Amino acid sequence: MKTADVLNHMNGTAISLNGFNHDEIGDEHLLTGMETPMRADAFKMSDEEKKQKISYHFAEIMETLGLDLNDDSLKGTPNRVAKMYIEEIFSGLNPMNKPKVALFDNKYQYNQMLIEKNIQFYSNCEHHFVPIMGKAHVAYISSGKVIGLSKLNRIVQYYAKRPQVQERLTNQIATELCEILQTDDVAVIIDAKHLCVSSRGVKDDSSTTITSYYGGVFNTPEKIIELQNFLNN
Ligand SMILES: Nc1nc2c(ncn2[C@@H]2O[C@H](COP(=O)(O)OP(=O)(O)OP(=O)(O)O)[C@@H](O)[C@H]2O)c(=O)[nH]1
Ligand SMILES: [Zn+2]
Repeated sequence: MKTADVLNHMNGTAISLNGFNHDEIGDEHLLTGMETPMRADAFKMSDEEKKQKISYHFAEIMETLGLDLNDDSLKGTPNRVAKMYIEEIFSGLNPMNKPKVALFDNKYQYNQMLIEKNIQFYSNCEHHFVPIMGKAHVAYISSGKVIGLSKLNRIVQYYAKRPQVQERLTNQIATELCEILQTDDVAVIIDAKHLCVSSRGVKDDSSTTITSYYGGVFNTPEKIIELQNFLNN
C-alpha cells in the first residue's frame, strides 16, 4: 500500500513537511502529515552526545527549581533522565530501533481477521512530557503474508516510545501495518489515559481517550461491529 493511498484514508490529515528529510531520518510516513516532526539533523549527534547534553540541561532545570544536586538521591538524576529518554521512553524516535519484522506465508489458509487485543503501552504526551498509558488493539486480514504475533506488540511499543499525541500514534501504527502486510485491511483502536488530563490541568481522573483507524474492509459498519464485539468480550 502506498503512502498516498493511506493518505486517502486519513480524511483530510494536513500535509506537513516540517523540514523533514526522508532519507536521513528513515521514516516512511513523509507526505502523510503523520510523521513525528523532527529536524533533518536529528541523528547527526550520537546517542552518547545526546545523553550528555540532556543530562546537562536537566541538571540546569533541577538547579533552577532550587534542588540541591549534591544530595545523594538527586545527584544521579540528570544522568538517569538522559539515559531513560534515549534508551527507553523516546527510543522510538530513532529508526535504528524499529523492530525487525518476521513475515510468513499464509500457508494456514486463515482468511478472517486476526486481532491482537489489549497491547499495553506507555507513551508520553508531546505537549507536557507526562505519561500516556493505555491499551492498543490491532487487527488485520492477511493478503498472503502472516506476521509474527509479537511483532504487532513491538510495532505498537516502537511508536509509543516517542513524544506523542494519540491520533498520530494510532495512524503511525496503522500505516506501518498497511505497509508491512501489504494490505488496506488493518484496524487500530487505542484506549488511553493521559496524565496531562488526569494528574494536572483539568484533573479528570475518570476520562479516557479512544481513537481508531478502520482501513479497507474494516471500514464497513458490519466489520466495525464484529471487531467491537470481539473487543468487548
Ligand atoms: N488532540 C490531542 N490533544 C492532546 C493529547 N494529549 C494532550 N492533549 C491536549 O493538548 C492540549 C494542550 O493545550 P494547551 O492549552 O496548550 O495546554 P495547557 O494550558 O497545559 O492546557 P490544559 O491541559 O487544559 O491545562 C491540552 O488540551 C491537552 O489535553 C492528544 O493525544 N491529542
Ligand atoms: Zn499533555
